[in-house]
Amino acid sequence: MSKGSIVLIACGSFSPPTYMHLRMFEIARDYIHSFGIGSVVGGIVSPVHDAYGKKDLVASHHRISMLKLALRSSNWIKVSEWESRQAGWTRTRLSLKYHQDIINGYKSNLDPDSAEWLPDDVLNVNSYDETDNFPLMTNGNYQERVTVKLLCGADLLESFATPGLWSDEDIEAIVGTHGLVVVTRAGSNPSKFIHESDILYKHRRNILLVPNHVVNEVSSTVVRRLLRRGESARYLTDDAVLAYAARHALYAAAPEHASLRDVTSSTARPPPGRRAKKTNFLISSSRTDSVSPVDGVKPKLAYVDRVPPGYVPGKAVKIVSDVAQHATAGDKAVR
Ligand SMILES: Nc1ncnc2c1ncn2[C@@H]1O[C@H](COP(=O)(O)OP(=O)(O)OP(=O)(O)O)[C@@H](O)[C@H]1O
Ligand SMILES: NC(=O)c1ccc[n+]([C@@H]2O[C@H](COP(=O)(O)O)[C@@H](O)[C@H]2O)c1
Repeated sequence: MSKGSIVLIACGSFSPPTYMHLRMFEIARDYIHSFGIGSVVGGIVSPVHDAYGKKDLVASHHRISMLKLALRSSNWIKVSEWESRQAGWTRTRLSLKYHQDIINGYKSNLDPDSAEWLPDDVLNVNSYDETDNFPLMTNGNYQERVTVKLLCGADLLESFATPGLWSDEDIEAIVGTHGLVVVTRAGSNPSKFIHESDILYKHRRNILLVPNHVVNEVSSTVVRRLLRRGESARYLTDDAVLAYAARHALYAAAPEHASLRDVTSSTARPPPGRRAKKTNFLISSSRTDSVSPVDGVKPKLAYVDRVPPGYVPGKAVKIVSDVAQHATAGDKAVR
């Protein structure tokens, strides 16, 4: 893994954010520093666009609000709304490149909100005197280029082998140009996975496997399931996130007929002969441009906003508002 200044970026759904999403950053930064691998100057969480269309993906303005609440006490991890503000879904490679180019000053600032996600060290650079030996900038030019690395769990790494999800060129650019920082997750074997993939093996020096010694298997799925059942999800994520989700009825009351389907689809495994071929990636990059790779799911056009009067927990209700209404009704109050 190349040394130097690093910004860690986590791309994902965060529907809702959990403590483990935040822990990933702390674990990775400590590991990088303790092994002298580089200097982590900032962390960015980049929630995916609504058009990604993943199941239970609530509207991005809600996910962003929850992330900001969860990160309100962090002085180095920030939320980037850039992906969510694009016209459609953005490939991860392009998101990494965009953030890296802005940080390094290679791109004029096209994102009016970049001040919200730029690491403080980069934002405050002008207030530093050169005699402070600030590592990033001299006479308006960065001395040392910042590399934006993709921070993820092992399951995201393994999704590289899912047919149709990632293009070879994108994997090559993400791993070769940026680099991966993978926090290991129970049940995964990232070293074996890297060994079995020619592309990943070629760039293995740019993939950092970070052991997580305090295993925490919390996931957004688990939090959603508990909330849907009206059970407590406390201490799996921030209280303020749970209060926000409750206030907006984000994950409550799925239609009853959906529960069995959820269980069967989450436990179903393809028969042994039909497993994804792991060494043979995928598709031409043009097929993934702005079109969500999530299987057969159309972008959501409706959002569940609020429960109607007379709502009975556990009963399916039709509570949707249209997209146009959402565009103007951003939830500023909690930001
Ligand atoms: N318990 C965990 N350990 C390590 N990495 C995790 C964990 N939970 C989430 N991640 C990582 O966080 C990133 C964001 O993932 P995502 O938003 O899909 O979270 P998730 O909790 O896995 O969501 P879902 O349950 O909805 O699939 C991914 O890189 C994922 O691998
Ligand atoms: N080809 C690609 O760039 C590609 C494919 C699939 C998922 N992704 C990203 O990976 C993340 C996955 O998030 P989930 O684990 O919540 O599905 C999202 O940020 C998504 O945009 C990128």
